[in-house]
Amino acid sequence: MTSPAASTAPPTAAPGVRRSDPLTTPDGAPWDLVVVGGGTAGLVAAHTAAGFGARTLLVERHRTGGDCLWTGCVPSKALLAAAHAAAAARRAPRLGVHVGDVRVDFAAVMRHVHDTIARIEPVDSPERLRGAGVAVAHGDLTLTGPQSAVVDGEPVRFAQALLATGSSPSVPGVPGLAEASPLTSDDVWDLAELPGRLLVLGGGPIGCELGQAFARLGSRVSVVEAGPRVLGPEDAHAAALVRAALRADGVDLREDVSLERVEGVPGDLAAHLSDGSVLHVDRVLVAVGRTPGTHDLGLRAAGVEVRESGHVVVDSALRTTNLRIWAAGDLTGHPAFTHVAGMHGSLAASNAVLGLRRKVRLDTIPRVTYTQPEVASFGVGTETDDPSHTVHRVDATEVDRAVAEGDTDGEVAVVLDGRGRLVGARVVGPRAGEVLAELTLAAQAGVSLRTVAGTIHPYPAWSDGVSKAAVARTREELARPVPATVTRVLARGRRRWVQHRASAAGATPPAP
Ligand SMILES: Cc1cc2nc3c(=O)[nH]c(=O)nc-3n(C[C@H](O)[C@H](O)[C@H](O)COP(=O)(O)OP(=O)(O)OC[C@H]3O[C@@H](n4cnc5c(N)ncnc54)[C@H](O)[C@@H]3O)c2cc1C
Ligand SMILES: NC(=O)c1ccc[n+]([C@@H]2O[C@H](COP(=O)([O-])OP(=O)(O)OC[C@H]3O[C@@H](n4cnc5c(N)ncnc54)[C@H](O)[C@@H]3O)[C@@H](O)[C@H]2O)c1
Repeated sequence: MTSPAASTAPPTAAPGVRRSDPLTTPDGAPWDLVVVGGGTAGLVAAHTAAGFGARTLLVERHRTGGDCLWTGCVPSKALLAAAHAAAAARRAPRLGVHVGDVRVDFAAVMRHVHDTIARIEPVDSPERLRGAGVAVAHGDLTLTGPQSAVVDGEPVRFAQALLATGSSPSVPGVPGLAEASPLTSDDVWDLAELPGRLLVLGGGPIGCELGQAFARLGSRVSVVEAGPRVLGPEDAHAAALVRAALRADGVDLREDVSLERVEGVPGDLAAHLSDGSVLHVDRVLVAVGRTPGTHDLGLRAAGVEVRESGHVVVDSALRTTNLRIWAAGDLTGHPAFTHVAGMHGSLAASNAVLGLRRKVRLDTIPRVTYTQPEVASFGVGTETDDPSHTVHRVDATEVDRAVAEGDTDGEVAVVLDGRGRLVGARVVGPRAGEVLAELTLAAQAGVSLRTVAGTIHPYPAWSDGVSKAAVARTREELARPVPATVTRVLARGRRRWVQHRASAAGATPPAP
């Protein structure tokens, strides 16, 4: 690691970290906080710490922005936008609109993907960090002791550190797979041509989103999922709706089947499956989960324990087993989402710098898979086996907006505990992520569904499903023996009073 002060030609780095700041503070004292990794968790942590006046150094080995910006959320949603546009154009005739043949220009689609990254990149840039008072260094950080590290061989001292080294795609050791040069979410964005035949290994969020995207853009896609159903953590109904949508897009979806071996080279691959069938494809895209970025960090030297899975052990305040070291984001084993990484970064940095013990709350973390239909959930699932839980569902055919747009494959489902508190929800359909947000807030803030029912919802918005579920639940509550008796008594008393007043005035009571 060469600092600009020691060299006339600062080292060039990958896009995202173009020059390095010195690794020492101006007075030679240890950094208040060294943040390792410049993905979402590290960026938010560094901004938070510097905002509180802490002397903060962020070290990034590749490029700031991390997985979300370069290889994750941003490119995948940009690709899906193009894919969903193609699908909308193909489906337009059902609304009486004819657009002729739909032609996909894959090079232009990929330009859109990379333009999207370029437009968002400045927000995550080293310049933005420096503007907020964070020193930024390019290099590989390895811990060497409880309060020391090296960056590419040069020493760094810190009072506290925050690990935010994320995760990378896991690739299973299937015979022949390595020779097939499989794509992963790290490099699929470099494709210059649309693969004619694509095998997607794994039917989780990446497999379903990218499988649908490539199918809609024109690839012949097969998705092979080893588990019993796609989108494992979601309920069977949500999985069934996504399964049907993928098949309608032409995806050859195989569940409960695994890949046993691969033969051949890219462009001519034979994928042998556990059910005896063979798929002939051009490329394989592996999407079977993530490996935490903890193996080469020097965690043992620093006294930071990891679990068997490789995730760092953290307590509820995100402190590791070294009390001076904190962790945030994918490497903790908490749900691997950008919104979790951001929340972690803010919470861990403020705990570290201000000496607080704010705790992570896991029960209201939302997750959204951006297929069509979109699937959004939080908390307890609708297949709960707790007998005290109740589930209320509103099918999308009851949501007028869904009917108007001819998009009724979906539903809103809410899960209540024995005391009537909202403990989970699942929305399937257009804008499911946005629709879920109201329910997540209600659960987080302890707001009852009766309050949601009493809140005016715009008509005919997609959120009508939430409103209807809340109203149905409130009506059910009012139909119970005690409230039903009270309301009947009130109504009877009111009728008598109105009649009495009317006869006392010698007038006919007004029509109700
Ligand atoms: C295809 C795909 C789509 C996704 N879509 C979504 C989505 O729609 N919504 C959502 O919420 N989430 C999504 N995710 C997940 C999301 O991208 C991650 O959860 C999030 O980016 C994790 O952030 P992080 O800061 O923990 O790690 P990362 O973003 O991985 O950042 C870690 C950083 O640490 C650096 N680093 C590692 N080791 C060292 C070291 N020793 N020294 C210095 N630097 C180091 C790395 O270079 C990297 O920049 C998606 C992921 C993928 C792969
Ligand atoms: N919209 C989003 O928020 C979004 C989108 C993409 C990814 N992500 C994040 O990235 C993480 C990683 O995504 P992912 O889809 O790679 O992982 P995942 O672990 O969520 O799903 C992987 C799937 O692959 C299957 N699988 C495992 N080994 C297999 C094998 N050998 N053959 C066939 N199938 C196999 C699993 O049963 C599982 O269904 C997600 O868990 C999520 O946190 C989020």
